[in-house]
Amino acid sequence: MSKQAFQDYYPEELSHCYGCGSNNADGHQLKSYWLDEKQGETIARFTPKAYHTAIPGFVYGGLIASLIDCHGTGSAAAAAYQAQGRVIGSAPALRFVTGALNVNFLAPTPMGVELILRGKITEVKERKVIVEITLSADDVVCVSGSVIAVKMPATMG
Ligand SMILES: CCCCCCCCCCCCCCCC(=O)SCCNC(=O)CCNC(=O)[C@H](O)C(C)(C)COP(=O)(O)OP(=O)(O)OC[C@H]1O[C@@H](n2cnc3c(N)ncnc32)[C@H](O)[C@@H]1OP(=O)(O)O
Repeated sequence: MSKQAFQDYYPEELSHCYGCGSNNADGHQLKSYWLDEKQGETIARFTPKAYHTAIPGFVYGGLIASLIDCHGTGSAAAAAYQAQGRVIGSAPALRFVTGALNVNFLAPTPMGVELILRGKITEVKERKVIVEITLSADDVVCVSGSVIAVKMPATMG
């Protein structure tokens, strides 16, 4: 696994995202990495806080959706660099936002354990990357989802 997270390469002016921005002190600051770059597999870990509760003992689904969202967009940026044979983070930056986010809650997600997000890059085009994601707790897949990440429009930055 690489040591530096995809989000560590985001430029300062794009590091305010609530889900993954290192400049957002109130956000989740999610960090995503290659698990297996050749296979297009990525990983992120997150341990919810008590205030991320839905029903006592179980994680709030909105939090889970945002983790899938940011693991997806981060993985998409890394995959786009990989597809172009470029060093991650090199200029001009390849910036992706969420076009579509799909989340399927398969089983209740327990509080008190580290959640593991695994991403699989399934499509890379010039303006679009698709990432399929699972979220596991205690080796049980509780959530599956997908992100369609699309190149950030000029109107956003
Ligand atoms: C590693 C180093 C990185 C360096 C630097 C990185 C910086 C990285 C900053 C990230 C920061 C965090 C990011 C957090 C994730 C948010 O939370 S982002 C905030 C939420 N998202 C938004 O606000 C986006 C709002 N929507 C839009 O701006 C536009 O609708 C979109 C999504 C950009 C699409 O624009 P568009 O012009 O319609 O796109 P277009 O080029 O026509 O479509 C391209 C492809 O995408 C598909 N597509 C477009 N929209 C959709 C959709 N809604 N559903 C399905 N498919 C779609 C099209 O069908 C097309 O597919 P193909 O025909 O090529 O197969």
